[in-house]
Amino acid sequence: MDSALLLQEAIKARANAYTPYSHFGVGAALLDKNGHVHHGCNVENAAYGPTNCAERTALFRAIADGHKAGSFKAMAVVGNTDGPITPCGVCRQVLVELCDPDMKIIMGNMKGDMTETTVRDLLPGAFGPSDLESGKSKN
Ligand SMILES: O=c1ccn([C@H]2C[C@H](O)[C@@H](CO)O2)c(=O)[nH]1
Ligand SMILES: [Zn+2]
Repeated sequence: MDSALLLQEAIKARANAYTPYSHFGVGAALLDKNGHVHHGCNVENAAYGPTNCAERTALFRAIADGHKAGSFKAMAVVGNTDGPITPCGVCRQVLVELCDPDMKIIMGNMKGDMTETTVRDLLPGAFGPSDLESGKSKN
């Protein structure tokens, strides 16, 4: 599936965004190794903090459905931004945890702008699962 098509899936996912506070809907589409797409949208909360971004919704949904960390092929994200949307810091950390560093991230907006990066480039120098493993042996 090409990037433009996955971005179209993210636009479909955005239609379900629950955003009574920000009114800023975001959609994500996560491509798995079998070519299936997992949709995510942001889900807000009156207490604000529990809000879940579109990216994490898609990832957690796929993991909960039995798909394995590191097995995903690409994620597209879309919001109604001036330029392509960019994932927040919390989502970047979760992407590092659950996705291959080389996994493609496609970012777009509702005007048709689109750009691509990788999980590695979204969070250079990230603290990840391997850091925790190496720390165990030192205590
Ligand atoms: O990449 C992003 C950026 C923001 N949001 C959500 C969080 C919140 O619901 C709203 C405003 O920040 O947009 C996402 O889902 N993904
Ligand atoms: Zn986020």
